[in-house]
Amino acid sequence: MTHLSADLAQQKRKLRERLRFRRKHFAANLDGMAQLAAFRALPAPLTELLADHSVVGAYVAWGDEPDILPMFADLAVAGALALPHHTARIDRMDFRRWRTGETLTKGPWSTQQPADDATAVAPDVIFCPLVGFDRQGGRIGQGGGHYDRYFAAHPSALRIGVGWSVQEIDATPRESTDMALDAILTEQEFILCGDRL
Ligand SMILES: Nc1nc2c(c(=O)[nH]1)N(C=O)[C@@H](CNc1ccc(C(=O)N[C@@H](CCC(=O)O)C(=O)O)cc1)CN2
Ligand SMILES: Nc1ncnc2c1ncn2[C@@H]1O[C@H](COP(=O)(O)OP(=O)(O)OP(=O)(O)O)[C@@H](O)[C@H]1O
Repeated sequence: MTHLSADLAQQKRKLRERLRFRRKHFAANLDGMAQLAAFRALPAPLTELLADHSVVGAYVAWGDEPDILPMFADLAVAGALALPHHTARIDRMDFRRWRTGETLTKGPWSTQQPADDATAVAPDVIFCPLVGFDRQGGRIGQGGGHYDRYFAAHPSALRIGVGWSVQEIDATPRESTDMALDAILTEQEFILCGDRL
C-alpha cells in the first residue's frame, strides 16, 4: 500500500466511526410514525426504473441501516429480488435469488443472507447500504470492499446507495477502486449522480 492509499484508508476509517455514531443516534431518535413511513414506498422515478429491470439486488438491514425489504415486497413475491450472499468469511460476495417466505440465515459476516443452495443471479440494479455518501456519488461502506469488488466485476449494474440523510458528507475520500453511485435514496430525497440515470 502506498502512503497515499494508507492515508485514504485511515481517513475512511475515522469517517466510518463518526458516521456510524451519527446514524445510530439518528435511528434511535426517529419517532414511531417516521420509523413506519421511512423507505416504505418507492419514489416515482424508481418505480419506472425498476419496471425495466429483471433482477433487483437489495439487502437485509443490519443494525441501524434502513429496512428496504418492505419496499420490494412485490418483487420478492415475483422472484425478481436478489440478496448478497457469502460462502465464507472472504472478500467475495455474490447475489442469490430470494422469495418471500424463504429462509434467511446468518452469514459469515454476521449479516442475514439466503440459504447456500439459493440460485446465484446477477442483478441489473443494486440497492446497497451506506455508512456515508456525498452528492457526487462517493460512498463509504462497511470497509470490507465487498460491494466495490462486486461492482468492479459487474460494472453495467446500476448502483443505488441507501442511507439516512444524516449520513451525507461534503466529499468522501476516493480510492482508485471506489465505484461511484448512480443515485442515492434517503428518507427525504432521491439524488441522481453521474449520467447513467
Ligand atoms: N445489511 C448489509 N448486508 C451486507 C453488507 C452491509 O453493509 N449491510 N455488506 C457490505 O459490504 C456485505 C457484508 N459485508 C460486511 C463486512 C463487514 C462486516 C463486519 O464488520 N462484521 C462484524 C460484525 C460485528 C457485529 O456483529 O457487530 C464481524 O463479522 O466481525 C459485516 C458485513 C454484504 N451484505
Ligand atoms: N475492486 C477491488 N479490487 C481489489 N481490492 C479492492 C477492490 N475494491 C476495494 N478494494 C479494497 O478493499 C478494501 C476496502 O475498501 P473500501 O474501504 O472502499 O470498502 P467499503 O466500500 O467501505 O466497503 P464495502 O464495499 O464492503 O461496503 C480497501 O483496502 C480497498 O483497496
